[in-house]
Amino acid sequence: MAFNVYVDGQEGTTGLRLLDYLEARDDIELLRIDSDRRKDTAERARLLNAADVAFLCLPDEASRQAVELLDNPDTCLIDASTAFRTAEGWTYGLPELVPGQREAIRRSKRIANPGCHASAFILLVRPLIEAGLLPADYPLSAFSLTGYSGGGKKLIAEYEAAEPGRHAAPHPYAMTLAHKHLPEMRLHGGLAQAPVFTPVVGPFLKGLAVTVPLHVDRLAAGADGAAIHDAYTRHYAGEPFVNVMPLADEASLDHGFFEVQGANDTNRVDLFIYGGEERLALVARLDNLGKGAAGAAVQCMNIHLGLDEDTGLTVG
Ligand SMILES: NC(=O)C1=CN([C@@H]2O[C@H](COP(=O)(O)OP(=O)(O)OC[C@H]3O[C@@H](n4cnc5c(N)ncnc54)[C@H](OP(=O)(O)O)[C@@H]3O)[C@@H](O)[C@H]2O)C=CC1
Ligand SMILES: CC(=O)N[C@@H](CCC(=O)OP(=O)(O)O)C(=O)O
Repeated sequence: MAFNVYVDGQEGTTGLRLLDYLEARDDIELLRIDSDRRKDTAERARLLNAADVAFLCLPDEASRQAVELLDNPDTCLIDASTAFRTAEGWTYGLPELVPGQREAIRRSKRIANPGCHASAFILLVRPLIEAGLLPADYPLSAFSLTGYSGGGKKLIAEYEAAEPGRHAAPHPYAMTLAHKHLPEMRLHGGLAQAPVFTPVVGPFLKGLAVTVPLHVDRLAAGADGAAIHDAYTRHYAGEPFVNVMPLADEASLDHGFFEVQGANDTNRVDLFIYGGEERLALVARLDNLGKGAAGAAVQCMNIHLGLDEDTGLTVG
């Protein structure tokens, strides 16, 4: 029997990528809303309540509204927005977070998908906290280089309609240092305080890499690149979508350059450790629309429904 699946926000950037993943499957019955009724509250309510799994690929306010429209206790919501990522009663949709998270996703009817920058950051940091290599009060910073599809339809339209040269150079943004992913980075990263986080959007559609710089002499005693590599290898053993690259892997660089688009069109996250005895740079690379959004949502759906985790996803 096929599962009924509805995508609220099916014409947005994340919604369209989700449909790419779902359309090819025969274990899914897609419930589609007519395009001209996609903001019709009654029609959305009907479809939300008819679904076994409903994805919310909406702005925060519309996600909150969707939750209010639901009264079928059997419908599982998987929300892509920022609205519920640190909320009581919601399960963070990052199966690789800690042992037990996958089981929590399987049992939950309210799954909050991580933000794209936050996924990469947390996958770098949390295993080090768990392993006792990184003190929870380490004053972390992080920067991210991301494609412009991270800003949804509006930013894509802005980039694609811009005069030549207008967006040729990357733009640092969120310069108030209050990016909306900070609460989930702190909470699910296991940190005492949020990092100083500076994202940069570049002139390419998709692909993201978060870099976390570390001073080795400020880590826990005995912690270094090799110990961090070891902790990642153990933490992510058996994970289908997390790829721990060799320590200080020069082969990952092309003429010395890091390729931020290297995980595009996959649900993969690649983890790198660069540097040496004194300084390290931890880097996580993913497709902001793959593991950073729609891919992660499909992975959570598969776990929740008890299906093979990689069903309908490209493993790179
Ligand atoms: N893009 C990314 O890389 C990521 C995005 N996210 C999050 O996912 C969510 C969706 O983002 P994204 O796909 O980029 O955004 P888009 O702006 O591309 O798409 C949002 C969609 O929601 C629709 N919509 C807006 N209000 C309503 C409403 N009241 N009822 C029904 N539909 C509505 C829009 O309609 P219309 O077509 O009329 O504009 C649009 O199709 C956001 O919360 C975002 O923060 C999370 C991780 C990564
Ligand atoms: C380029 C750009 O604007 N990117 C978005 C990230 C989008 C994302 O991860 O998702 P959520 O919006 O769901 O948190 C930003 O930094 O706000």
